[in-house]
Amino acid sequence: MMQVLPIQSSATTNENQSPGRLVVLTGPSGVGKGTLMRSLLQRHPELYYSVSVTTRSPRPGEINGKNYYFISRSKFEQLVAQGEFLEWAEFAGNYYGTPREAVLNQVLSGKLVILEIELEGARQIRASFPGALSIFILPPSFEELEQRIRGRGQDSEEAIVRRLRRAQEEVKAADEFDIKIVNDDFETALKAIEAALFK
Ligand SMILES: Nc1nc2c(ncn2[C@@H]2O[C@H](COP(=O)(O)OP(=O)(O)O)[C@@H](O)[C@H]2O)c(=O)[nH]1
Ligand SMILES: Nc1ncnc2c1ncn2[C@@H]1O[C@H](COP(=O)(O)OP(=O)(O)O)[C@@H](O)[C@H]1O
Repeated sequence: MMQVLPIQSSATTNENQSPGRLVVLTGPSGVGKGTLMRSLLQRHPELYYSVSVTTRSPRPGEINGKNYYFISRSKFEQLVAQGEFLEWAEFAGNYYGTPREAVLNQVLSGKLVILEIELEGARQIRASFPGALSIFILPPSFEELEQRIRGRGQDSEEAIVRRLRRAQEEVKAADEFDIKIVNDDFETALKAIEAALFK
């Protein structure tokens, strides 16, 4: 069952609007999260996708403010100190964080909000928002995962090795999540996400 985000303090509850929902989607790098999210947003433009902040360098074709907000480490640390993130984590040598205010505003205005984030951040969200729906995307195999990361052709060898090592650890955490979906056949995985979101 989809649960309602438990933001119930009198300071934040807006009684005239239906409560929104928070969904956290995670899984190892290269499993297809970004591709699944893009298709999901094309098919359901009413969803709110939270654009994260990162210290990673933009990949070719990535646009600041669309894929991520790309900022420096010192600026990121300043935002952490100011409490600007709903969650944040370091992944493969870079910081990533979810802007707090934008997400809370969207949830409070009744939107279905999706965070596509790594494991540590997903755990933080689950702890802060026990009513959030959590989804873990699994690869059909590690061989296939490696092929996808390499096939994408966007990461250095060092970055690939780091991501694969990390993937071994992340996959062990899949059972912590409400729903597990194997992204083998793309359409099947997409439909499984839709079923979880819109049932
Ligand atoms: N905790 C957290 N993780 C994030 C955030 N944004 C992206 N990530 C995750 O950071 C990891 C690395 O992302 P990225 O560098 O774009 O590489 P890719 O997922 O391999 O394409 C992925 O697992 C993302 O889901 C965020 O705001 N917070
Ligand atoms: N079901 C699938 N079958 C085959 N390739 C896929 C599938 N889903 C995604 N891919 C490919 O795998 C690569 C990694 O996907 P991406 O969305 O960048 O992963 P992530 O965001 O999880 O790091 C991309 O080249 C993408 O086209």
